Amino acid sequence: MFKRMMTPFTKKLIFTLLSLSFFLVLHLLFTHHFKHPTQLSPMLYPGLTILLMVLHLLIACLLFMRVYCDSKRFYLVAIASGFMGSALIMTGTLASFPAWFTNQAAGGGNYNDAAIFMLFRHIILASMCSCTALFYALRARIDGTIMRLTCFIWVIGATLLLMTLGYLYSSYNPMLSVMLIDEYSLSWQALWQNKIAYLMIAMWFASLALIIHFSHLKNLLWLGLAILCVGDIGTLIIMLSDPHTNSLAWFYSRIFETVSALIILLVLLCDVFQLYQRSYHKYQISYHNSLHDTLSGLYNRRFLFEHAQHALKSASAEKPVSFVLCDIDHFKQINDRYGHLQGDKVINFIGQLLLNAVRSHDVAARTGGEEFVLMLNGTSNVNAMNIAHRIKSQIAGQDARSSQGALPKPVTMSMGVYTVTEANCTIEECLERADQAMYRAKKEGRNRVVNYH
Ligand SMILES: Nc1nc2c(ncn2[C@@H]2O[C@H](COP(=O)(O)OP(=O)(O)OP(=O)(O)O)[C@@H](O)[C@H]2O)c(=O)[nH]1
Repeated sequence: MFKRMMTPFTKKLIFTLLSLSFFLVLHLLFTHHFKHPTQLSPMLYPGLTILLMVLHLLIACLLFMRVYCDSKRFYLVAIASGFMGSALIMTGTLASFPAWFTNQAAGGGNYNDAAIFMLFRHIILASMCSCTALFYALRARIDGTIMRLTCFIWVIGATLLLMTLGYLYSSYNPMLSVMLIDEYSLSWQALWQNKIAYLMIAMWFASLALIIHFSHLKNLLWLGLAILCVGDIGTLIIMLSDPHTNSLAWFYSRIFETVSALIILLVLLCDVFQLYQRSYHKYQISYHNSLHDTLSGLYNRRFLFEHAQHALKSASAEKPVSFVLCDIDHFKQINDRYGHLQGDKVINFIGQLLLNAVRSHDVAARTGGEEFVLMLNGTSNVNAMNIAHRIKSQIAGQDARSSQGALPKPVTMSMGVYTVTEANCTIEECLERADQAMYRAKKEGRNRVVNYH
């Protein structure tokens, strides 16, 4: 019932509501408990920066792995590159605050450099989000090796270029360095407050629009990317709300950004889990099919041979292994008179009857058209003959009514029995002898069991 209610739409709705409520709870907790940055631990900001860097690195690795495992998702290479660039450029943020690595975590640092690296991180991520949506829209065209290689080089090149620009605009290169934060008042400059922040918000809105337009948020991954855009728009709005870098907004926006990254990570982990679940299910089906005959549901010849090899190695007078080879009599007549489909139903019915007639550690296999083999472990020749007689009578006693139409008329079986009482007899020899006995049963008038002598 719960599973039936979880349609793709409900899943997406729950995910969106949970993510937005998470942001809301965070907002209420933060604004209720903290009024001034001095209340916060000096380790909070560096701690969050390192956590964010690790999260982005992890997300990038998971996305690259996803692309590597499933080439149909090549379009994710853009956002993978974006997260990789974001994680790498954060090393610059860490380097802007050398005091974080000593015993004076609260000590000052280069706030302007930190702001420039943050700006370029936003540019990289927002542009790569848009790129992902565009790659997705053009996925039918991006399918050759050359096309993919070109796109790959393009996204990696663009990310590296933006990272380099980030370093060039920071204090590492005094020629280009811009001032986003005033060194004395430690507050955002008008350039940021009036222009760049709004441009960045517009950039994130454009990414969000492209994602919604091209993907229709068809799965959790796209929804996660859309929430990332919303989270980053929220981060920038929080920053705009207070121009001072030593304000709560400076800390709060970083928490907001970290939560967005956590949501994306959660989506990717769900994706990996779903992928594992689906491949394991497919593996189980193909494993089952490789050992079973689809028509009768019994084991196939391959399984019988593999299984028999083990059993025959330890066969002895105390641990005999018996083989019963069963062949439906005049089966061709059934096919000719009632058609192949009806013939298939007969095979299926007989198969189920044989399966129910043996123990769980015995093997019932279909080895050819209307030919079946029972391998009875630890069963003496006398017992194997009794079992074969019982099965022969059971089959002969069925008619169209008792078989609910599976048998168009009563059918009979001819059976040959051979018992191995010494080790190292091959499965081919055993089946050959059981076949000889079955052949005699056919010759002697069918519907009978013959023992190999
Ligand atoms: N419906 C159906 N028929 C099959 C299948 N595999 C083999 N057959 C048919 O089984 C028939 C076997 O015929 P024969 O080998 O002449 O044997 P028979 O008619 O049973 O005669 P005896 O064995 O001598 O009693 C052939 O007509 C095959 O086409 C199958 O998977 N489904």
